[in-house]
Amino acid sequence: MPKVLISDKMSPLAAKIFRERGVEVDEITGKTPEELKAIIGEYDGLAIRSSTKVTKDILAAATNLKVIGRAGIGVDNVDIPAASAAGVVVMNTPFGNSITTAEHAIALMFALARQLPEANAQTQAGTWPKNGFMGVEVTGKTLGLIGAGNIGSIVADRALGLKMKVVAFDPFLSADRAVELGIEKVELDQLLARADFITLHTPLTDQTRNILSAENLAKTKKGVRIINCARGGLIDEAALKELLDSGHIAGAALDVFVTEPAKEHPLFGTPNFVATPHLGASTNEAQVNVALQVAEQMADYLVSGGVTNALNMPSLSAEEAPRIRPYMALAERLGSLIGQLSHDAVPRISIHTEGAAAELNPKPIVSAVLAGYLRVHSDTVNMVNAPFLAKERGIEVREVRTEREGDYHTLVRVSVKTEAGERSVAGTLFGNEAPRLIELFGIKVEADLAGHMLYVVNEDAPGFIGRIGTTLGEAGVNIGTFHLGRRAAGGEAVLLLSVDEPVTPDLIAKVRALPGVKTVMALKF
Ligand SMILES: NC(=O)C1=CN([C@@H]2O[C@H](COP(=O)(O)OP(=O)(O)OC[C@H]3O[C@@H](n4cnc5c(N)ncnc54)[C@H](O)[C@@H]3O)[C@@H](O)[C@H]2O)C=CC1
Ligand SMILES: O=C(O)CCC(=O)C(=O)O
Repeated sequence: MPKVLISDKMSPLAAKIFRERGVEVDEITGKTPEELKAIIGEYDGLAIRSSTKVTKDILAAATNLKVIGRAGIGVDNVDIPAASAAGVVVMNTPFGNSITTAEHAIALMFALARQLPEANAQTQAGTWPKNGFMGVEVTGKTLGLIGAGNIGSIVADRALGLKMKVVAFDPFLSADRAVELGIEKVELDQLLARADFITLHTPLTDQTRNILSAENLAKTKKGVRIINCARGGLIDEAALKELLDSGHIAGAALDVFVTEPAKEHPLFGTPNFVATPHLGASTNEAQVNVALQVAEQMADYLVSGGVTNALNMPSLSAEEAPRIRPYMALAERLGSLIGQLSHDAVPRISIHTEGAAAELNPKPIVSAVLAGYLRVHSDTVNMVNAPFLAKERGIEVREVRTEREGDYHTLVRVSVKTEAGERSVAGTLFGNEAPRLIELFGIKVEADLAGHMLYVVNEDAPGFIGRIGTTLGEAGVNIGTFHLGRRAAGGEAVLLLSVDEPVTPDLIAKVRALPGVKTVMALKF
């Protein structure tokens, strides 16, 4: 039974779903990195929010880990390249808390417009400060969105409902989408110059880090109010403090900070500064959504191999999975076959799908070929890290699709470029289910690729089959299946036979000694 650790506070529904889906679950929150390292080796899955930092160091200790599920959106607390290299799928729940976070941004916008936190504090302190809090209306004001993805577009929708004008800077926002959202796409400098309120909704990346730098903050309109419910690090906090103190910026509300938890901060106590402790996603609704989703997604992967919302692997829906899984088995075996038969590093692998195979999502098929090919040299390769490792090794991966059927209704061909030229193997599915080799280096040969196999290339001559049967019989080796193919009568022939036990070096030596044998190899699938 797979076992999952929930290491951050999460709705109890997550644990319930895991158990219902046949996944054992422990909920242990608040561990230090050292404590987490000591226990992570036991688990197949790790479910987190933003507190747990999944570093390279933690991943190195996570010897059984297959999947990390982030109950939320931002995955900047997970070292994704290290997870990919370790073959661990990283998933998030990209929509479950979007509305809640957008609503928090709007709430903070009003908190700034009407100075609600300070007015509340002073009223409850008994000063009745009726004349101390002259606010501003949001109606008719311009809201500048930096990032118009899921959350940004919900914020835009709500702001339009409040009769604001919305301008957005997002290099990936298409003109059509901007029209659909009813917002104006602008350059960053235009946004800075025009916005009365600015709200940030981008991930923290090398491009967005410090997007509101001291220089950019200085370009804002005097009296601007700034809201950040996305990530600390998008705004230069020191410059923000200076411009709040000088009065250039009329207000700022941060839900997120460069260093979290932010228990002390130079901004704390600054007039017109509002802070919340990373509460953007903290509503019952959002936490139920993300907990349910993350548990379902992780259980799908651990129990049946379905992949949803993975950041480092192609998705495979529950509907697609049964159709594509036999192809992945075929692709992995073809990759493994060509890997076992190629002795040198290859600069290029091409994966050609034909007929029914060409109608499928090619990504899982390609990943499976690469996993089969690379696993010949490393036990730790899987579908997640194979594309990453292939890239690291400088292997060019090509994908070709031909929808028209050839001799077979469905076919996958894997070709590698070697010093001797292009070599390829091809296979099909019998009954849309059973993977079968149909061609090996240009020779037609039908074979199951399973278990321990012996691969022999010999000169096609009478008596050879009898001699090989006798050799295996005398060695006490039982033949399971026997498959033959040849280029032309009397030419080069290929023999692939499956045997019940591992092929020993002694048996290989005996077969190699038979007349007419050119190559002998043990294969394992
Ligand atoms: N405070 C909180 O509790 C929460 C914070 N978040 C944060 O909100 C962020 C946004 O979430 P979503 O809208 O769901 O993500 P999303 O991926 O749907 O949207 C992000 C948008 O940022 C844009 N973008 C990327 N690089 C940019 C750049 N250099 N300049 C301008 N725009 C750029 C993208 O094109 C995209 O449209 C997340 O990455 C996460 O860090 C999310 C949920 C809760
Ligand atoms: O889990 C949380 O409370 C934080 C949510 C968040 O920051 C995210 O989903 O990116």
